[in-house]
Amino acid sequence: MAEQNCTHDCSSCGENCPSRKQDPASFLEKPHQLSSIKKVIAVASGKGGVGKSLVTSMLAVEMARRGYKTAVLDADITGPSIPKVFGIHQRAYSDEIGIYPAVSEKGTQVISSNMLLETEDTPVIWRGPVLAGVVKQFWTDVIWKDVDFMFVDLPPGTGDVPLTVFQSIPVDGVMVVTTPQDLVSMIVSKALNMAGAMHIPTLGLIENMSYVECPDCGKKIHIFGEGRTQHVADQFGIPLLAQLPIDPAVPALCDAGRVEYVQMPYLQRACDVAEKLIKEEA
Ligand SMILES: Nc1ncnc2c1ncn2[C@@H]1O[C@H](COP(=O)(O)OP(=O)(O)OP(=O)(O)O)[C@@H](O)[C@H]1O
Repeated sequence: MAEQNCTHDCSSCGENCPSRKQDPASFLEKPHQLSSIKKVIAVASGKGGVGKSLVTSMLAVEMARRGYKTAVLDADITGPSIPKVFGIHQRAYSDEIGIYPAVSEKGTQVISSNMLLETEDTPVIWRGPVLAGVVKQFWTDVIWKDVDFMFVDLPPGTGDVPLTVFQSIPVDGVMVVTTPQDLVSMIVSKALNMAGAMHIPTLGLIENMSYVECPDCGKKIHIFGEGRTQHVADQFGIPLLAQLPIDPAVPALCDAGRVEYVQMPYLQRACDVAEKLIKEEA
């Protein structure tokens, strides 16, 4: 937003401009003293099943392909899917110094509630404050080694856990995943309000399951309609960073724990935006 148009109401704006106000009563927690994390990007959605975990994982994968050291903090405590798609099945290791994340085949560091449980299919039946406490510990007690980009997979909606993440972790920006059939306007407005209330910029929208591509002629078929997410992005003044097709190869590779072999060139603009956060600082 141009400075002359600034309303000074950060809760309704996604810009990370110099006049964005800092909260004096910060609840930010310090990471483990042996951790080094340069940038944190949270990935949010309005409801489950829209592909938020896939997008979170793929952002880490793509940034790793660009040569960055990446990490995923799986804050979706009751529906953790990150370790599985990265082919991680071992439990987290800890000692008197801290908790150690698992490292994927290609080097992404991962922590998830699944890695704390007896078995992968043990359900998490913890109440809100416990869930929030676990997420905080993933930040304070885990030793994250030389991370350039940490991506946080938030649970859907605006409950205890996303709030805890935004309050206690210094999130540099939020990306919101939607699908064309979502109530995009309402979801985006809620996400913007929540992030804005915490003075965290919304970096943009990612529309998943936008279309299918005909394998014979390459024509894009917009099964759920077209143009709504772009319209909402324009309305809120935030960029539409990507439109991802429905790709049958994706669930097959994810189920086999091989998300690092998924090809998703459509995420390049989202990665550019993430990369800019580091470059701006250099
Ligand atoms: N673009 C896509 N093409 C094909 N399959 C997809 C695509 N995006 C996601 N999926 C599949 O849809 C399912 C749900 O995706 P995912 O777990 O990422 O959603 P989510 O929003 O994180 O859900 P939840 O909030 O319940 O964890 C997965 O099986 C995933 O592999």
